Amino acid sequence: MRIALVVDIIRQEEKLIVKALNDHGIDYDVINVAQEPIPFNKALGRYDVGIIRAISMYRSLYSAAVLEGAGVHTINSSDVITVAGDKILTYSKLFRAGIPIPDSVIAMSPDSALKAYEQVGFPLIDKPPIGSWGRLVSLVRDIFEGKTITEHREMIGNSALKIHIIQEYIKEKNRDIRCIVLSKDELLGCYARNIPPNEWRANVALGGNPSSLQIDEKLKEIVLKASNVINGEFVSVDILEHPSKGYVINEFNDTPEFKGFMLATGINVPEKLISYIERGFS
Ligand SMILES: Nc1ncnc2c1ncn2[C@@H]1O[C@H](COP(=O)(O)OP(=O)(O)OP(=O)(O)O)[C@@H](O)[C@H]1O
Ligand SMILES: [Mg+2]
Ligand SMILES: [Mg+2]
Repeated sequence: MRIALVVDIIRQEEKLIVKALNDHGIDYDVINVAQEPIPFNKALGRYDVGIIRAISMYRSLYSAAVLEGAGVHTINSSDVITVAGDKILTYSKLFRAGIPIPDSVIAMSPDSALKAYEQVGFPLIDKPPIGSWGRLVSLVRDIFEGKTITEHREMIGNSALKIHIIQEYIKEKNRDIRCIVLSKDELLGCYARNIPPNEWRANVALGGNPSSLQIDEKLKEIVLKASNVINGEFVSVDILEHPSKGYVINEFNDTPEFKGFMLATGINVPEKLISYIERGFS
C-alpha cells in the first residue's frame, strides 16, 4: 500500500497523520501542492490512496481531481469536497433530503441581501458559502451593520465571497456541536465547543473551548443521515441546537481539523483513519 498525503501548510493534524502512517509501517509520500506541481500522469496511479489535507479548498479540490484522474481513491473525493466545501451546495442536498438546516435565504447582490435581511429579521447571521475558521461569519444586529457588511463584501475580489447566506441566528445554547464521521456510517465522536467571551462563534480557532458531550440517539441519527447525503468519507459536521427544531446541521468540513476533538474525546483520529484505510475502507 502506498499513500499520497497532500498538504499545503503542515498543521499539528498532518504531523499526527504522518505519525500514524509511520506507526503502521505504511509507505507514503508527502506532496506539498503549495510547492510542487502535480501532472495529469498515469504514474500517479502508484498511489492506492490520496489523503487530501490542503487548507485551501481549491488546492484540495483540484489535487483530489488530478489524483482521481490516475485512478487513485481520494479521501475526500473531489465530489465530496465540492459539496462539503460550499455551504449552499451542502444545504441544497440536505434540504432536499429533509434534514434540518438553519432557515436560510441566499442573496446574490447587496440590494437583494438588504431585502433578505428584512425577510429574515434581526439579529441574523450573514456568511459566504466558502470559508473556514469562522472568517466573515457575521452577526448582523440591525440594518446599519447590514449595510456595512454588504458594502465590505462587495469590495472583496472573489465572486463566491459576494454571495450571502442569510440565516436565523440560533442562540439556544452558548455552544455548538462538532462531530467527526468516518466512512459515512461510523460516528467517531462528538464534542461541544463553548463560545468564549466577546464572541458569537464557537470555532476553536477563535478561542472556542472544547468540552465532552453525551451523544444521544437523535444526534447520532441526524449526523449519519446527513453524512450519507453528502457522501462524506472523512468529514466533520457542525450542529446547532435550535429551540424548536432540535438539532440542525450548520455545515460540513471536508478537511477536518481534529486537535480540539482529540482533546475533548480522547479519540485518536489519525489512528482511526489509517486503520480504516488499511482495512480497505470498511
Ligand atoms: N446561524 C447561526 N446561528 C448561530 N451561530 C452560528 C450560525 N452560523 C454560524 N454560527 C457560529 O459561527 C461559527 C462559524 O460558522 P461556520 O461553522 O458556519 O463557519 P466556518 O468558517 O465554516 O467554520 P469552520 O472553521 O468550522 O469550518 C459556528 O461554529 C457557530 O458557532
Ligand atoms: Mg466550515
Ligand atoms: Mg464550522
